[in-house]
Parts: sequence; structure tokens; C-alpha cells
Amino acid sequence: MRRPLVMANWKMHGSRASAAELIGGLLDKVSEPRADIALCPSYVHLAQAIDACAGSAFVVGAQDCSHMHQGAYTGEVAPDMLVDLGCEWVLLGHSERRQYHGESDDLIAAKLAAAVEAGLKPVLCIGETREQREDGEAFPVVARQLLGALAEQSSLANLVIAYEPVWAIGTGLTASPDEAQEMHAYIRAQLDELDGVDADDVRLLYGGSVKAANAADLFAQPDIDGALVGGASLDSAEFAAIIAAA
Ligand SMILES: O=C[C@H](O)COP(=O)(O)O
Repeated sequence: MRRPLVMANWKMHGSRASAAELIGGLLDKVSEPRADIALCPSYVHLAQAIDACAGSAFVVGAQDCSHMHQGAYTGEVAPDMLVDLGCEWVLLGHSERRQYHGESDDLIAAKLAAAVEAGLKPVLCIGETREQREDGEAFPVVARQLLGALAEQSSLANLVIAYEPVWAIGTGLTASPDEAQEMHAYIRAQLDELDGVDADDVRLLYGGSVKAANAADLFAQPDIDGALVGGASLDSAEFAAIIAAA
């Protein structure tokens, strides 16, 4: 039985004051959740979030990390630094990193290896663009991203996959529960082919305009084990309702 996992990706939003207010609101509204919950604020709010979540059901993750462990890499943040700070999770390969920072499958694979080696739990984000879906390329694109990041890994401890169709991110368009389930089942079948991965144990999250209003229908699908939530995670009542649906 896979325990649900609901993750908040705050992206590049917030201030110290709004982070405190948001976390305070969540701690007030969420007690004894049936899901694991992680908050992923920007790097500069990580320490604050870790302190604020201490002793609660919430843990904290980063939105990215370096593929290097240390050295002269200006502006980078090593996975080891995130572990030292108290982070449990790291998002890798988010479509916004692929799109705006040119991250390749090879770089994402290197980040994943470094993150696992440092002791972080990795969330690999994959998903097709609208054009790729319209061209009938959604499944091969997702398989390429998945296998491109995972095929050469020596360890995939605690691996989580987030399927986020790019056309559904921040657009208000959500994959239907059937569409999302179809892709999640495909991803699980692909994972089943990999050595060293027990596909039945891997949690698969859906991401893309998840809200309180659509969360329950998505979570009812057999291969959807939770959500990676962007915009709706910036509102404590909305995010608490998504957690309650999991
Ligand atoms: O990481 C989260 C996803 O990009 C989804 O964002 P969204 O919920 O704002 O569509």
C-alpha cells in the first residue's frame, strides 16, 4: 500500500512574512493527515520553513539542487548542503527548469545521482508539452525523460515520479482523471522494466492545476498516489483541502 504524498511547490513566490503566515495557516488547519506532506519553498526560505515545520507532520524539500557535491560553482546549491540544513526532498527536472534553464535529461540524471548519494529523496518531474501531446508524442516523450534520468542510476532509493503535463501547469487546464491515470499506468509499466526498482512501491504524483475541486477525482485513480501542487499550495485553506482529499 503506497502512502499518499502531497507536495507544495511554491516556485519563486513569497517573502519571510508570507511564508510564516502560510505555514502557520497550514499547521492550524492540518492535523494527523493521512498523507505525507512536503513543502518546497525557494532556497532562501528553506531554513525558516524547516524551523517552522519542526515537530509537525510537514517536512521540507528544495526545488532543485546542483549535480556537484562541492566546489567552485557560483550560485549552485549542493544536495549535501540541503541535507545539512534539514531538507528531506528535492524536486528535479521540473519543466520550468527544462524550459527556462535548458536542463537536459543527462544533467537531470546527474542531479538525481548526486541527490540520492547525499541522502535526499528525489522527485523526478516529467511531462509532455501541448504540441507533443497533439502530435501523439506524449508517451514516447515521457518514456524518454523517465529512462533518460533513471536508466544509469546505481541507486533509486525513495524515488518519486511527478507526472506534470506542461500544458496543465498554471493554466487551469487539468488532465482528466482518465488521462492522468492512463499516463501514470504507463509510467509504472516503464518503471517495472528497470532493474533495482519495485514499480509497485514507487509513488507517482500528478501535477498541473491541482485544486481542492479536482483533487479527490485524481486521487481516486489507482496509479495516482498524490500531487505536486503549484499555485493552489500558496493558499493554506486550498492546500489543506487538497491534503484532506488524499
Ligand atoms: O510543481 C508544480 C506544478 O508545476 C504545477 O503547478 P500548478 O499547480 O500551478 O499548475
